[in-house]
Amino acid sequence: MRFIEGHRPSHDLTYDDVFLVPGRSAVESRFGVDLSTFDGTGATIPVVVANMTAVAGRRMAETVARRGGLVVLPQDMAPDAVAEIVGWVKARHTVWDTPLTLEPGDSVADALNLLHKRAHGAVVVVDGDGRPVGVVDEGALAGVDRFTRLQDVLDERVVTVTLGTPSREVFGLLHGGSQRVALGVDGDGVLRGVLTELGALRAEVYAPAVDADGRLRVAAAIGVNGDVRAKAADLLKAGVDTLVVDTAHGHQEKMITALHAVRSLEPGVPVVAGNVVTAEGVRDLVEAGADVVKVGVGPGAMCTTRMMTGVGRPQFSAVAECATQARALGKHVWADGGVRHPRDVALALAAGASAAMVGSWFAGTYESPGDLHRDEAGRLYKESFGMASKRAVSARTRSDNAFDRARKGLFEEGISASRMRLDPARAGVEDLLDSITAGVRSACTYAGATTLEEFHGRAVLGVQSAAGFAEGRPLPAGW
Ligand SMILES: NC(=O)C1=CN([C@@H]2O[C@H](COP(=O)(O)OP(=O)(O)OC[C@H]3O[C@@H](n4cnc5c(N)ncnc54)[C@H](OP(=O)(O)O)[C@@H]3O)[C@@H](O)[C@H]2O)C=CC1
Ligand SMILES: Nc1nc2c(ncn2[C@@H]2O[C@H](COP(=O)(O)O)[C@@H](O)[C@H]2O)c(=O)[nH]1
Ligand SMILES: [K+]
Repeated sequence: MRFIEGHRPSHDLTYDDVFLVPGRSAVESRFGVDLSTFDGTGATIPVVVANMTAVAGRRMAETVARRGGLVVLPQDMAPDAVAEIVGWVKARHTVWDTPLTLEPGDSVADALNLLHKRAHGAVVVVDGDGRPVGVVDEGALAGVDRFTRLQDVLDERVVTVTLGTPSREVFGLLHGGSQRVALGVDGDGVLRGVLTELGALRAEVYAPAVDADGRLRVAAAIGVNGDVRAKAADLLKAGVDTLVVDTAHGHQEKMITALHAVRSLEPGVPVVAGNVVTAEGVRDLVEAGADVVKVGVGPGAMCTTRMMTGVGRPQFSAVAECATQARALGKHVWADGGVRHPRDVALALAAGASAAMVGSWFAGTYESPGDLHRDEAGRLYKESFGMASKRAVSARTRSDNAFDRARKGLFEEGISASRMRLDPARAGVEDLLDSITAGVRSACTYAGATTLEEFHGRAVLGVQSAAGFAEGRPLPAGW
């Protein structure tokens, strides 16, 4: 990465401060770009979902891994819950989405409660043996009494195929037809998965992030308090594919001790640690055993650290400096926090990160763990909250005595309740992944790069004013 002539910045920059300059390119198609990461995590797209309770759960983990990204389960989950989720994710099909199922005697209300759990938008009605008898979607349920049984409203004209059917063929079966999903069944006719037309297309465009046994990958986080070695051992036993050691101030002795404890287990999976924003921080964490260093103090959407403390660093410069140091040591960085547009991911990669970590943006999707709400105007939203907010700290310290809890509660560095709206045009996390990967693929071709390493090598940046940034925004309503 380099800056264009005359643009060497005299102060630290954030994503909005910079732009990418197009360069001569021999890349003929955006599909000629390989988005695989190079940091040992096995992700085939450079997107990691942040270890936030409002963002990362089992449905998020399954859905994002199927598209090649990695989800980090939060440190506040009980170890047995993590183990259960890891096992569950690894038992998911790598092409077919997990169906929502009910039985013919269940009610329309039951189906309405389930529908928004997954973006595919269909509930499959199955018999007692798990064989499909019909499908209901939102359209079929609209205006129907909530106590009506599903057997009276289901659509029996299902598209049923065997699980081995090529995705392209499934796409063809659904295209132009009236059915929302194809049902994938095993040799006994038992329902194993569903695929929409868009899902079938995505299955051809993305490659799932899979472990050596071909199962979906999933990561999990631990903090720096308590018996770090035992906690890490539990996660490794549960089968996590990447271990993240996470605390607000990653450049502290406690983190270094924690990393030594994790290393002593010879984990055999990449170890990620953070957060830091300086080259010295990277050096110390790499020396203590980190393979990937998480970069970002204060850019997060739920984060009040900079307002509370004045501490932090504009994220683009933090990532650029830390990535340069990590690369010199043969290691990597994840750019954590502050991603609001696909361009931010492209800029983090140009700065040298191997992946960008996204939290709050993904809280506003069907796949995040929170309940779906409607605001006064009828728009769908979910609640998000920071991991250093009163809400998260009070949950984390549940088992402490009242005095210690109250004492911890004084240090609030995050928002407890924020509304993340579901964009009606992009309400599923895969819709957001589509737009991020489209943006990054395109950015690579503007730079003449076919891999993320080439992109970092060839990227040319400039510094812009606030007016420069504003000029780049679309104006949907004219001026
Ligand atoms: N990237 C970012 O900008 C930030 C991220 N977060 C996220 O919030 C979550 C909770 O993290 P965290 O608050 O570290 O909680 P943890 O439960 O991990 O505890 C952090 C430990 O470090 C000690 N500590 C020392 N200095 C600090 C400091 N300046 N800030 C916080 N702890 C400090 C704390 O002791 P004691 O409580 O006695 O002081 C505590 O023992 C993590 O997921 C983290 O990533 C939080 C803030 C900033
Ligand atoms: N200072 C705080 N930082 C937080 C908190 N909760 C999460 N985070 C950090 O934000 C990123 C995600 O950023 P986003 O812009 O995509 O939401 C996450 O990975 C943490 O590093 C918090 O309460 N305080
Ligand atoms: K912030």
